Amino acid sequence: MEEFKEVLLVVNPISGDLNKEEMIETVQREVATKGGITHVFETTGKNDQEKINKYVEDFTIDRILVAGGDGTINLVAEAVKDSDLTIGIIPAGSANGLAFNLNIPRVLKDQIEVALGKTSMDLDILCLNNTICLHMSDLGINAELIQNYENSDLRGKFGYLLQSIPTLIKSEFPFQFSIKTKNIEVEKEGILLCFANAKKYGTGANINPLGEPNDGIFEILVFKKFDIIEILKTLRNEVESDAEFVEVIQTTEAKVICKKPIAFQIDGEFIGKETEIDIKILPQKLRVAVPPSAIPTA
Ligand SMILES: Nc1ncnc2c1ncn2[C@@H]1O[C@H](COP(=O)(O)OP(=O)(O)OP(=O)(O)O)[C@@H](O)[C@H]1O
Repeated sequence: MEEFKEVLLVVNPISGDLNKEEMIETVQREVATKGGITHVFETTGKNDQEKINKYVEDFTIDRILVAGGDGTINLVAEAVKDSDLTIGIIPAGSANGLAFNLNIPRVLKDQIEVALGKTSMDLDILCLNNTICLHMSDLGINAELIQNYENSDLRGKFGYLLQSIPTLIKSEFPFQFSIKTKNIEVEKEGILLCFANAKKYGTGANINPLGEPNDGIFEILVFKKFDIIEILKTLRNEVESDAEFVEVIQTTEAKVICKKPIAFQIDGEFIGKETEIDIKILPQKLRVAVPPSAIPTA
């Protein structure tokens, strides 16, 4: 492990409905054993990015650890993406999709070791209508589900499950998408249009076997039919999905136009209903500490 002078620990106090006191104390202890001090910043949900930038300006921060869900990691990524700081992830959200894709360990001590460790990966960042995305964004039925979940009182996995039935009943699928990249211009119909910088959703569904978070390209996945057998195959990680069910377009930029406004989410946060999405990739833009097992073999 490296030596550190000053570490900033960004904590989302409400994420994942978890008490974070013990985690904070453990991080402080581990950083202290490496001769460093930990500044703890608890997010408030308002102007957090400016406050994180102020810490980086005012102190000589060697590394930023993030304890929260995907939303909190995105917030920190937005704040530091133009610096050469490395981010370390302590998964503490109800959805930890990025951590899952990067093989971040499950035990806190191992997570801290990775987060303060020497191995890192320069992740691509997807930019969708100028909002950053680190792993998965989509238009359609999944974003409708997230919207219904955010409007309900019940958190956690059970909350998602409970919302799936009303979402299916109320959904206006199939949707129409017009997709334009440097090479193609196509019209598609489907239940879900996914923009993927990684392989898996936070639920574990391995929907995009081609996805590498540092290859400078992203995938557009068109899920064409609502087919329960194919969905079960995807959930069981049987990756060779039928081309009738999902179609994959690899690119570095794209524009999507929808006839009607469609629910849109980025990394698990509902953004709104959109008719136009401009997507580009910022290659290898964000340095994140990862375990060696996360580095793709060439
Ligand atoms: N102190 C706070 N009080 C209320 N909301 C906060 C606070 N700090 C951050 N937030 C909000 O938390 C959200 C990010 O949550 P994050 O994705 O990290 O965790 P999560 O547990 O996965 O969230 P969710 O339960 O919504 O899936 C952002 O919308 C942010 O504005």
